[in-house]
Amino acid sequence: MLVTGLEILKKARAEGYGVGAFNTNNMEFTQAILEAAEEMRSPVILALSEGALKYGGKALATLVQELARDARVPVAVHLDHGSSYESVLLALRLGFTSVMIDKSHEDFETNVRETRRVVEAAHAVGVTVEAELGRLAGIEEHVAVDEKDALLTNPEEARIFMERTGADYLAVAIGTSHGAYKGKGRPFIDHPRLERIAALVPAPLVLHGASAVPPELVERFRAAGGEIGEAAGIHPEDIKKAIALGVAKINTDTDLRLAFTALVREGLNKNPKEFDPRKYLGPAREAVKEVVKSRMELFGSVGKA
Ligand SMILES: O=C(CO)COP(=O)(O)O
Ligand SMILES: O=C[C@H](O)COP(=O)(O)O
Ligand SMILES: [Zn+2]
Ligand SMILES: [Zn+2]
Repeated sequence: MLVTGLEILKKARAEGYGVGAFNTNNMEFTQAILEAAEEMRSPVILALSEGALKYGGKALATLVQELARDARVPVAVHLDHGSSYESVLLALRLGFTSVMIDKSHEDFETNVRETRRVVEAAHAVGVTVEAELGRLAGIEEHVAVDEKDALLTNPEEARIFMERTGADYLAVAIGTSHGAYKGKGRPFIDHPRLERIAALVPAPLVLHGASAVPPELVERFRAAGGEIGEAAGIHPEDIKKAIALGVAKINTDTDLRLAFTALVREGLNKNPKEFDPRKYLGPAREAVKEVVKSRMELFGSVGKA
């Protein structure tokens, strides 16, 4: 069933578990994510970026919503990293139940003003809003405090930001970053900062760039002919700890992309004569589903639907 993002996330923060927001761009990913959620009895968030909407258009939005509505677990259809008021309005018109406005790269006052504007529009039609404060960047554990402060989310600012904007959940910067290269070894995550933010902000917190980039998946991708450098993701224990401290929404895209592409490569390598796409997209869809299930286990959302 289709519900708002807040409906899913409020319960998650209150009960101390995390809910996955998984990016989708097509039918296979959408089915994989929803099948995993149903099998695990887990709530889930389907995230569509502006890039996804550009790629899949109204066809993708319609498909995602139709499948979300039919699902036997609570599902929110979410705009990921909305860059403008106009982009959010488009998502509202397409029937999304959750939107993100990401003005984190603007100055604080602009971020407040633009986020507030989106909150007013979205709330008027019953849709809940994610905002972002701080810069998503990998950071070394030993960098100076003021350098950390310049990049990562400031707890007191976060409190004021949420009060002034009326946003429903907040994406924080605590050392995670997007993509397959999040730092060397085990990327540093600023849990003490997260703890201070959570003490001042009662709203559900959001972790972007949270993929694990599992070594075995990277190896599998490589073994199938894929090229990838020194990939590194967020350690599962660092995710667990973040959830215990107040993170309720965890975004995962890279892990799904890696799994899907590794399996497509394997499928094509195994049988060069094959040109029925279902033969290699089917197993890739299965692989995405398995990754989603293991994320749900890590987040603690299994059985919460
Ligand atoms: O934050 C994300 C989408 O908004 C995805 O992060 P990853 O690149 O770590 O999967
Ligand atoms: O945070 C970004 C997501 O991984 C979506 O990526 P995208 O903009 O390439 O669709
Ligand atoms: Zn951002
Ligand atoms: Zn993101």
